[in-house]
Amino acid sequence: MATIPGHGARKAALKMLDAVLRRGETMEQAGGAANGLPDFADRALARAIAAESLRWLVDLDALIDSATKKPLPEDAKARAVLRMMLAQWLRLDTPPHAVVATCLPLLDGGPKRLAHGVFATLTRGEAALPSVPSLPAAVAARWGERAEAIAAGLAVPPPLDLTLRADDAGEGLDGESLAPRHMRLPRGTSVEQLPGFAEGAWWVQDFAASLPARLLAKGEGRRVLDLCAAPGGKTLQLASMGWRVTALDNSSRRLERLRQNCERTGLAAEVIEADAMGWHPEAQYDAILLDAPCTATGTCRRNPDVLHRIGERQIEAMADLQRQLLDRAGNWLVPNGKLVYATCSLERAEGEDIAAACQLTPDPVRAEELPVGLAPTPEGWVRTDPGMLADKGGLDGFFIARFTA
Ligand SMILES: C[S@@+](CC[C@H](N)C(=O)[O-])C[C@H]1O[C@@H](n2cnc3c(N)ncnc32)[C@H](O)[C@@H]1O
Repeated sequence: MATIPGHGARKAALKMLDAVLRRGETMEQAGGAANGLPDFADRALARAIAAESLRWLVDLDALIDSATKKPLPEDAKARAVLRMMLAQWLRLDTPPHAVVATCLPLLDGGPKRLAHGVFATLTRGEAALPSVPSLPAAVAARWGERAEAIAAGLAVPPPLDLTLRADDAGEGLDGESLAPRHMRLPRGTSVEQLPGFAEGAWWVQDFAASLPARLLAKGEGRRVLDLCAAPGGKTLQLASMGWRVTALDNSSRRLERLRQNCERTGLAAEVIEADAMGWHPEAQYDAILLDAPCTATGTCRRNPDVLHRIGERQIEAMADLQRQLLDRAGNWLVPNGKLVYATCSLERAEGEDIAAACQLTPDPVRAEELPVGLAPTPEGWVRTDPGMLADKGGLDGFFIARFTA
Protein backbone atom coordinates (compact mmCIF):
# COMPACT_ATOMS: atom_id res chain seq x y z
CA MET A 1 0.00 0.00 0.00
CA ALA A 2 1.31 3.48 -0.90
CA THR A 3 2.17 5.58 2.15
CA ILE A 4 -0.65 7.99 3.02
CA PRO A 5 0.78 11.44 3.85
CA GLY A 6 0.23 12.19 7.53
CA HIS A 7 -0.47 8.55 8.45
CA GLY A 8 2.87 8.21 10.28
CA ALA A 9 1.96 10.99 12.70
CA ARG A 10 -1.36 9.28 13.50
CA LYS A 11 0.35 5.93 14.01
CA ALA A 12 2.77 7.55 16.45
CA ALA A 13 -0.06 9.35 18.25
CA LEU A 14 -1.90 6.03 18.71
CA LYS A 15 1.25 4.46 20.17
CA MET A 16 1.62 7.41 22.54
CA LEU A 17 -1.96 7.08 23.76
CA ASP A 18 -1.45 3.39 24.32
CA ALA A 19 1.79 4.00 26.24
CA VAL A 20 0.08 6.49 28.57
CA LEU A 21 -3.24 4.74 29.11
CA ARG A 22 -2.12 1.13 29.19
CA ARG A 23 1.47 1.29 30.42
CA GLY A 24 1.16 4.40 32.60
CA GLU A 25 4.04 6.20 30.82
CA THR A 26 4.50 9.97 31.00
CA MET A 27 3.99 12.09 27.86
CA GLU A 28 7.75 12.58 27.77
CA GLN A 29 8.39 8.83 27.79
CA ALA A 30 5.53 8.12 25.39
CA GLY A 31 6.80 10.85 23.07
CA GLY A 32 9.56 8.46 22.06
CA ALA A 33 7.01 6.92 19.67
CA ALA A 34 7.19 10.08 17.55
CA ASN A 35 10.99 10.32 17.51
CA GLY A 36 11.32 8.09 14.46
CA LEU A 37 9.31 10.51 12.30
CA PRO A 38 11.72 12.39 10.01
CA ASP A 39 9.65 15.56 9.86
CA PHE A 40 9.48 18.02 12.79
CA ALA A 41 5.90 18.99 11.83
CA ASP A 42 4.80 15.33 11.98
CA ARG A 43 6.41 14.87 15.39
CA ALA A 44 4.65 17.99 16.69
CA LEU A 45 1.35 16.82 15.18
CA ALA A 46 1.61 13.38 16.79
CA ARG A 47 2.18 14.98 20.18
CA ALA A 48 -0.68 17.45 19.70
CA ILE A 49 -3.12 14.69 18.74
CA ALA A 50 -2.15 12.59 21.76
CA ALA A 51 -2.26 15.60 24.13
CA GLU A 52 -5.67 16.83 22.93
CA SER A 53 -7.09 13.28 23.08
CA LEU A 54 -5.94 13.02 26.71
CA ARG A 55 -7.04 16.56 27.66
CA TRP A 56 -10.61 15.94 26.40
CA LEU A 57 -10.77 12.17 26.96
CA VAL A 58 -13.88 12.13 29.18
CA ASP A 59 -15.85 14.31 26.74
CA LEU A 60 -14.61 12.46 23.64
CA ASP A 61 -15.70 9.18 25.23
CA ALA A 62 -19.14 10.63 25.95
CA LEU A 63 -19.49 11.54 22.26
CA ILE A 64 -18.34 8.09 21.15
CA ASP A 65 -20.77 6.40 23.55
CA SER A 66 -23.61 8.59 22.28
CA ALA A 67 -23.11 7.14 18.80
CA THR A 68 -22.72 3.43 19.60
CA LYS A 69 -25.48 1.02 20.59
CA LYS A 70 -23.16 -1.00 22.84
CA PRO A 71 -20.28 0.90 24.50
CA LEU A 72 -16.88 -0.02 23.08
CA PRO A 73 -14.58 -1.54 25.72
CA GLU A 74 -12.40 1.05 27.46
CA ASP A 75 -9.22 -0.37 25.95
CA ALA A 76 -10.57 -1.17 22.46
CA LYS A 77 -8.36 0.02 19.62
CA ALA A 78 -11.45 1.38 17.84
CA ARG A 79 -12.16 3.63 20.86
CA ALA A 80 -8.57 4.90 20.90
CA VAL A 81 -8.66 5.67 17.17
CA LEU A 82 -12.04 7.40 17.49
CA ARG A 83 -10.73 9.53 20.35
CA MET A 84 -7.91 10.67 18.10
CA MET A 85 -10.21 11.25 15.13
CA LEU A 86 -12.57 13.41 17.15
CA ALA A 87 -9.72 15.32 18.83
CA GLN A 88 -8.34 16.23 15.40
CA TRP A 89 -11.69 17.33 14.04
CA LEU A 90 -12.91 19.20 17.13
CA ARG A 91 -9.65 20.54 18.60
CA LEU A 92 -7.12 20.71 15.77
CA ASP A 93 -9.56 21.76 13.03
CA THR A 94 -8.57 18.91 10.70
CA PRO A 95 -11.27 18.45 8.02
CA PRO A 96 -13.24 15.19 8.51
CA HIS A 97 -12.19 13.74 5.13
CA ALA A 98 -8.50 14.18 6.06
CA VAL A 99 -9.13 12.60 9.48
CA VAL A 100 -10.78 9.58 7.83
CA ALA A 101 -8.04 9.18 5.21
CA THR A 102 -5.20 9.28 7.73
CA CYS A 103 -6.74 7.48 10.72
CA LEU A 104 -8.98 4.69 9.48
CA PRO A 105 -6.02 2.71 8.05
CA LEU A 106 -4.94 2.32 11.71
CA LEU A 107 -7.83 -0.15 11.97
CA ASP A 108 -6.95 -2.20 8.88
CA GLY A 109 -8.16 -5.76 9.43
CA GLY A 110 -10.29 -4.54 12.36
CA PRO A 111 -13.54 -2.67 13.06
CA LYS A 112 -12.91 -0.02 10.44
CA ARG A 113 -16.52 0.17 9.30
CA LEU A 114 -17.78 0.59 12.81
CA ALA A 115 -15.35 3.47 13.50
CA HIS A 116 -16.17 5.09 10.18
CA GLY A 117 -19.91 4.86 10.98
CA VAL A 118 -19.49 6.41 14.45
CA PHE A 119 -17.32 9.23 13.11
CA ALA A 120 -19.73 9.90 10.20
CA THR A 121 -22.71 10.01 12.57
CA LEU A 122 -20.94 12.50 14.84
CA THR A 123 -19.64 14.74 12.07
CA ARG A 124 -23.09 14.83 10.43
CA GLY A 125 -24.80 15.81 13.67
CA GLU A 126 -24.26 18.57 16.20
CA ALA A 127 -21.32 16.94 17.99
CA ALA A 128 -19.37 19.49 20.02
CA LEU A 129 -17.14 19.61 23.07
CA PRO A 130 -18.07 21.64 26.17
CA SER A 131 -16.08 24.87 26.73
CA VAL A 132 -14.29 23.27 29.70
CA PRO A 133 -12.94 19.69 29.72
CA SER A 134 -14.66 17.28 32.11
CA LEU A 135 -12.28 15.76 34.63
CA PRO A 136 -12.18 12.04 35.44
CA ALA A 137 -14.41 11.57 38.52
CA ALA A 138 -11.54 10.56 40.84
CA VAL A 139 -9.51 13.63 39.83
CA ALA A 140 -12.47 15.98 40.33
CA ALA A 141 -13.01 14.47 43.79
CA ARG A 142 -9.35 15.00 44.75
CA TRP A 143 -9.26 18.61 43.56
CA GLY A 144 -12.49 19.39 45.40
CA GLU A 145 -13.73 22.96 45.29
CA ARG A 146 -10.90 24.05 42.92
CA ALA A 147 -11.70 21.31 40.38
CA GLU A 148 -13.92 23.47 38.18
CA ALA A 149 -11.49 26.40 38.03
CA ILE A 150 -8.57 24.06 37.33
CA ALA A 151 -10.52 22.35 34.53
CA ALA A 152 -11.19 25.79 32.99
CA GLY A 153 -7.44 26.48 33.06
CA LEU A 154 -6.87 23.12 31.39
CA ALA A 155 -8.97 23.99 28.35
CA VAL A 156 -6.08 25.56 26.46
CA PRO A 157 -2.35 24.81 26.45
CA PRO A 158 -0.36 27.38 28.46
CA PRO A 159 1.56 30.45 27.25
CA LEU A 160 5.36 30.53 27.12
CA ASP A 161 7.07 31.87 30.25
CA LEU A 162 10.71 32.92 30.29
CA THR A 163 12.86 33.65 33.34
CA LEU A 164 15.51 36.27 32.63
CA ARG A 165 19.14 35.93 33.70
CA ALA A 166 19.33 39.62 34.66
CA ASP A 167 16.98 42.59 35.08
CA ASP A 168 17.82 43.93 31.61
CA ALA A 169 17.95 40.56 29.79
CA GLY A 170 14.46 40.88 28.28
CA GLU A 171 15.45 43.40 25.61
CA GLY A 172 13.67 42.78 22.31
CA LEU A 173 11.13 40.41 23.87
CA ASP A 174 7.62 41.67 23.27
CA GLY A 175 5.56 40.07 26.04
CA GLU A 176 3.95 40.71 29.41
CA SER A 177 6.09 40.74 32.52
CA LEU A 178 4.35 39.47 35.66
CA ALA A 179 7.37 40.07 37.92
CA PRO A 180 10.99 41.19 37.74
CA ARG A 181 13.03 38.89 35.51
CA HIS A 182 9.92 37.38 33.93
CA MET A 183 8.41 37.58 30.44
CA ARG A 184 5.22 35.89 29.21
CA LEU A 185 4.75 35.29 25.48
CA PRO A 186 1.85 33.77 23.52
CA ARG A 187 1.71 29.98 23.39
CA GLY A 188 3.25 28.47 20.31
CA THR A 189 6.04 31.08 20.23
CA SER A 190 9.12 29.47 18.70
CA VAL A 191 11.85 29.66 21.32
CA GLU A 192 14.91 29.40 19.07
CA GLN A 193 13.94 32.50 17.12
CA LEU A 194 13.55 34.80 20.12
CA PRO A 195 16.23 37.43 20.78
CA GLY A 196 18.64 36.35 23.50
CA PHE A 197 18.30 32.58 22.97
CA ALA A 198 21.81 31.98 21.67
CA GLU A 199 23.29 34.32 24.31
CA GLY A 200 21.45 32.45 27.09
CA ALA A 201 19.72 35.62 28.28
CA TRP A 202 16.74 33.59 29.56
CA TRP A 203 15.36 30.08 29.93
CA VAL A 204 11.89 28.55 29.63
CA GLN A 205 10.21 28.10 33.02
CA ASP A 206 6.54 28.29 33.96
CA PHE A 207 5.96 31.39 36.07
CA ALA A 208 4.74 29.30 39.04
CA ALA A 209 7.93 27.22 38.84
CA SER A 210 9.96 30.39 39.31
CA LEU A 211 8.26 31.24 42.62
CA PRO A 212 10.17 28.87 44.99
CA ALA A 213 13.58 30.46 44.26
CA ARG A 214 12.03 33.94 44.48
CA LEU A 215 11.25 33.17 48.13
CA LEU A 216 14.95 33.08 49.00
CA ALA A 217 16.87 36.33 49.48
CA LYS A 218 19.78 37.35 47.24
CA GLY A 219 22.66 34.92 47.65
CA GLU A 220 25.56 37.36 48.10
CA GLY A 221 27.99 34.50 47.71
CA ARG A 222 26.33 32.20 50.27
CA ARG A 223 25.93 28.46 49.65
CA VAL A 224 22.66 26.90 48.54
CA LEU A 225 21.88 23.25 47.87
CA ASP A 226 19.49 22.78 44.95
CA LEU A 227 18.23 19.36 45.95
CA CYS A 228 16.60 17.46 43.07
CA ALA A 229 17.89 20.06 40.65
CA ALA A 230 17.71 18.75 37.10
CA PRO A 231 17.13 19.98 34.42
CA GLY A 232 18.11 23.09 36.31
CA GLY A 233 15.53 25.87 35.99
CA LYS A 234 15.91 26.72 39.67
CA THR A 235 19.69 26.19 39.62
CA LEU A 236 19.95 28.92 36.99
CA GLN A 237 17.69 31.23 38.98
CA LEU A 238 19.68 30.73 42.19
CA ALA A 239 23.01 31.25 40.42
CA SER A 240 21.67 34.42 38.80
CA MET A 241 20.61 35.61 42.28
CA GLY A 242 24.20 35.44 43.50
CA TRP A 243 24.13 32.06 45.29
CA ARG A 244 26.99 29.55 45.09
CA VAL A 245 24.92 26.60 43.96
CA THR A 246 25.40 22.89 44.52
CA ALA A 247 22.98 21.12 42.16
CA LEU A 248 22.24 17.53 43.13
CA ASP A 249 20.14 15.00 41.22
CA ASN A 250 20.21 11.25 40.67
CA SER A 251 19.45 11.33 36.94
CA SER A 252 22.54 11.53 34.74
CA ARG A 253 20.39 12.20 31.66
CA ARG A 254 18.64 15.14 33.30
CA LEU A 255 21.93 16.42 34.77
CA GLU A 256 23.36 16.50 31.27
CA ARG A 257 20.58 18.96 30.37
CA LEU A 258 21.39 20.94 33.52
CA ARG A 259 25.03 21.23 32.44
CA GLN A 260 23.96 22.35 28.94
CA ASN A 261 21.65 24.94 30.49
CA CYS A 262 24.49 26.29 32.64
CA GLU A 263 26.74 26.45 29.60
CA ARG A 264 24.17 28.26 27.44
CA THR A 265 23.43 30.86 30.12
CA GLY A 266 27.00 31.21 31.41
CA LEU A 267 25.82 30.50 34.96
CA ALA A 268 27.81 28.21 37.26
CA ALA A 269 26.93 25.39 39.64
CA GLU A 270 28.76 22.53 41.29
CA VAL A 271 27.00 19.43 39.93
CA ILE A 272 26.63 16.24 41.98
CA GLU A 273 25.06 13.05 40.68
CA ALA A 274 23.85 11.16 43.73
CA ASP A 275 20.83 9.60 45.38
CA ALA A 276 19.69 12.14 47.97
CA MET A 277 18.51 9.25 50.16
CA GLY A 278 22.09 8.04 50.65
CA TRP A 279 24.16 11.21 50.19
CA HIS A 280 25.60 13.38 53.03
CA PRO A 281 26.98 16.90 52.59
CA GLU A 282 30.53 17.74 53.70
CA ALA A 283 29.36 21.04 55.20
CA GLN A 284 26.00 22.56 56.00
CA TYR A 285 24.26 25.00 53.64
CA ASP A 286 22.94 28.53 54.16
CA ALA A 287 19.83 27.54 52.22
CA ILE A 288 18.25 24.52 50.56
CA LEU A 289 15.70 24.44 47.77
CA LEU A 290 14.02 21.04 47.72
CA ASP A 291 12.01 20.79 44.49
CA ALA A 292 10.93 17.27 45.29
CA PRO A 293 10.01 14.57 42.79
CA CYS A 294 6.22 14.44 42.59
CA THR A 295 3.27 13.26 40.51
CA ALA A 296 3.46 16.55 38.54
CA THR A 297 -0.32 16.90 38.38
CA GLY A 298 0.24 20.67 38.49
CA THR A 299 1.59 20.47 34.94
CA CYS A 300 -1.70 18.99 33.63
CA ARG A 301 -2.07 21.78 31.05
CA ARG A 302 1.05 20.66 29.18
CA ASN A 303 0.99 17.03 30.35
CA PRO A 304 -2.69 15.98 30.33
CA ASP A 305 -1.55 12.36 30.75
CA VAL A 306 -1.44 13.01 34.52
CA LEU A 307 -5.25 13.17 34.50
CA HIS A 308 -5.39 9.49 33.61
CA ARG A 309 -2.32 7.75 35.01
CA ILE A 310 -2.01 9.28 38.50
CA GLY A 311 -4.04 7.82 41.35
CA GLU A 312 -3.83 7.30 45.11
CA ARG A 313 -1.06 4.69 44.77
CA GLN A 314 1.33 7.02 42.91
CA ILE A 315 0.47 9.97 45.17
CA GLU A 316 1.15 7.99 48.36
CA ALA A 317 4.46 6.66 47.00
CA MET A 318 5.61 10.19 46.14
CA ALA A 319 4.43 11.62 49.47
CA ASP A 320 6.46 8.98 51.27
CA LEU A 321 9.62 9.91 49.34
CA GLN A 322 8.96 13.64 49.83
CA ARG A 323 8.62 13.22 53.61
CA GLN A 324 11.93 11.36 53.76
CA LEU A 325 13.77 13.87 51.57
CA LEU A 326 12.49 16.78 53.65
CA ASP A 327 13.48 15.01 56.90
CA ARG A 328 17.01 14.47 55.64
CA ALA A 329 17.46 17.93 54.15
CA GLY A 330 16.36 19.53 57.42
CA ASN A 331 19.66 18.35 58.97
CA TRP A 332 21.83 19.95 56.32
CA LEU A 333 21.23 23.62 57.17
CA VAL A 334 23.33 26.06 59.21
CA PRO A 335 21.49 27.52 62.25
CA ASN A 336 18.82 29.93 60.94
CA GLY A 337 19.31 28.59 57.40
CA LYS A 338 16.26 28.61 55.12
CA LEU A 339 14.65 25.67 53.39
CA VAL A 340 12.09 26.05 50.63
CA TYR A 341 10.06 22.93 49.87
CA ALA A 342 8.20 22.80 46.54
CA THR A 343 6.30 20.37 44.35
CA CYS A 344 4.48 20.86 41.04
CA SER A 345 1.61 18.75 42.32
CA LEU A 346 -2.01 19.70 42.96
CA GLU A 347 -2.37 16.99 45.60
CA ARG A 348 -2.69 17.97 49.26
CA ALA A 349 -0.86 14.77 50.20
CA GLU A 350 2.27 16.07 48.40
CA GLY A 351 1.94 19.65 49.61
CA GLU A 352 -0.10 20.86 52.56
CA ASP A 353 0.08 17.52 54.41
CA ILE A 354 3.88 17.31 54.04
CA ALA A 355 4.40 20.90 55.25
CA ALA A 356 2.03 20.47 58.19
CA ALA A 357 3.96 17.41 59.42
CA CYS A 358 7.44 18.97 58.95
CA GLN A 359 9.53 19.30 62.13
CA LEU A 360 11.33 22.49 61.02
CA THR A 361 10.14 25.94 62.14
CA PRO A 362 7.69 27.45 59.61
CA ASP A 363 8.78 30.71 58.02
CA PRO A 364 5.46 31.96 56.62
CA VAL A 365 5.48 33.68 53.23
CA ARG A 366 4.13 37.26 53.41
CA ALA A 367 1.75 38.71 50.81
CA GLU A 368 4.25 41.43 49.83
CA GLU A 369 6.76 38.75 48.78
CA LEU A 370 4.44 37.43 46.08
CA PRO A 371 3.99 39.00 42.62
CA VAL A 372 0.81 39.88 40.65
CA GLY A 373 -1.50 39.84 43.65
CA LEU A 374 -0.95 36.15 44.48
CA ALA A 375 -1.73 35.60 48.16
CA PRO A 376 -0.27 33.12 50.64
CA THR A 377 -2.58 30.68 52.43
CA PRO A 378 -3.48 31.44 56.06
CA GLU A 379 -0.58 29.12 57.05
CA GLY A 380 1.88 31.19 55.01
CA TRP A 381 2.24 28.60 52.23
CA VAL A 382 1.89 29.26 48.52
CA ARG A 383 -0.62 27.27 46.51
CA THR A 384 -1.05 27.91 42.78
CA ASP A 385 -3.20 26.12 40.23
CA PRO A 386 -4.09 26.43 36.52
CA GLY A 387 -7.31 28.28 37.39
CA MET A 388 -5.36 31.24 38.85
CA LEU A 389 -4.44 34.40 36.88
CA ALA A 390 -6.84 33.08 34.24
CA ASP A 391 -7.03 36.46 32.45
CA LYS A 392 -3.25 36.41 32.03
CA GLY A 393 -2.93 32.84 30.75
CA GLY A 394 -2.97 30.81 33.98
CA LEU A 395 -0.28 29.13 36.07
CA ASP A 396 1.02 25.64 36.67
CA GLY A 397 0.01 24.10 39.98
CA PHE A 398 2.66 24.40 42.68
CA PHE A 399 2.84 24.04 46.45
CA ILE A 400 5.57 25.96 48.28
CA ALA A 401 6.44 26.16 51.99
CA ARG A 402 9.41 27.86 53.65
CA PHE A 403 11.09 26.82 56.89
CA THR A 404 13.94 27.99 59.15
CA ALA A 405 16.43 25.64 60.82
C1 LIG B 1 10.65 18.20 40.02
S1 LIG B 1 12.06 17.56 39.29
C2 LIG B 1 13.23 18.84 39.54
C3 LIG B 1 13.10 20.03 38.63
C4 LIG B 1 14.22 21.03 38.82
N1 LIG B 1 14.33 21.47 40.19
C5 LIG B 1 14.10 22.25 37.93
O1 LIG B 1 13.67 23.30 38.39
O2 LIG B 1 14.46 22.15 36.76
C6 LIG B 1 12.56 16.38 40.47
C7 LIG B 1 13.95 15.80 40.26
O3 LIG B 1 14.22 14.90 41.34
C8 LIG B 1 15.14 13.94 40.89
N2 LIG B 1 15.15 12.86 41.90
C9 LIG B 1 14.18 11.95 42.13
N3 LIG B 1 14.54 11.13 43.14
C10 LIG B 1 15.77 11.54 43.56
C11 LIG B 1 16.67 11.08 44.55
N4 LIG B 1 16.39 10.03 45.33
N5 LIG B 1 17.86 11.72 44.68
C12 LIG B 1 18.16 12.77 43.89
N6 LIG B 1 17.34 13.24 42.93
C13 LIG B 1 16.16 12.64 42.76
C14 LIG B 1 14.65 13.61 39.51
O4 LIG B 1 15.68 13.07 38.72
C15 LIG B 1 14.17 14.97 39.00
O5 LIG B 1 15.14 15.57 38.21
